[in-house]
Amino acid sequence: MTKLSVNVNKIATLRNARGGNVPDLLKVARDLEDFGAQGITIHPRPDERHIKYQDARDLKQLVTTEFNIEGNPITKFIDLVLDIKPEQVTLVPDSVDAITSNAGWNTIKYKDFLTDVISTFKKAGIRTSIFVDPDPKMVEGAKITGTDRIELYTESYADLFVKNKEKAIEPFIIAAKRANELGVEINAGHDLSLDNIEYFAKNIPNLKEVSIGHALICEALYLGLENVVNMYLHRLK
Ligand SMILES: CC(=O)[C@@H](O)[C@H](O)COP(=O)(O)O
Ligand SMILES: NCC(=O)COP(=O)(O)O
Repeated sequence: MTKLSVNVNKIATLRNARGGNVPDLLKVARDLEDFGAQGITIHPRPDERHIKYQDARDLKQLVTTEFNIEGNPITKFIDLVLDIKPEQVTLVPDSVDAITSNAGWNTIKYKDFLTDVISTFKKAGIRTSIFVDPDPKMVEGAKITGTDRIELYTESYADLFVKNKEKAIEPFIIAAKRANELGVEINAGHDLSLDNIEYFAKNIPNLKEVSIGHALICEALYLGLENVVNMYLHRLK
């Protein structure tokens, strides 16, 4: 069965908009686990625009499922992850000014760097994953670094799914097949949603985990709106 790890970046975005503690990120994470989430993912960015480094430390104290920290392994990030020791770290090559993650690693070009970072995390007992585009060459490059897993970057799948789901999944099936042959475990994430997740999970053999944030939080907001509007109306009677 594929595990669902909920990315709570958007909860932190909402909280930071007012500078207080609403919504309470820690309570949300705890509740998500109670509701059945099998993991909590965060992606602290260097500018701490949503998840703060302190959030990562606080979450470590309360997450009882799998804690997954994603990010670009700059020194500050490596130190944070080694200090916290989550169950999993996912390396993402995001630039400081990117709105969101927008590319997988070139695992061939950055082979030496990735091998070094992966080995540091593995020595600390942390499972590793490398964010990659659905390209068998990048999967092969990831294998050479010694990583336990890859995370397939699914934005292209989500984009094309609405027009042609068979074509959208094709490169992911090929990349997943190569990963399975090489014994590299598979995670996936980015822009997965209630609309596209079932088809993806059905077609990718041995998909270990998906991390979902943006769509899941938007869907939760929308599915809750009718209920909450009616609760207000009731109090205003
Ligand atoms: C690695 C990845 O795919 C991302 O989706 C990411 O974790 C989301 O980051 P933002 O919430 O900053 O867009
Ligand atoms: N690793 C992907 C992730 O954590 C969430 O991505 P998104 O659902 O916010 O696009």
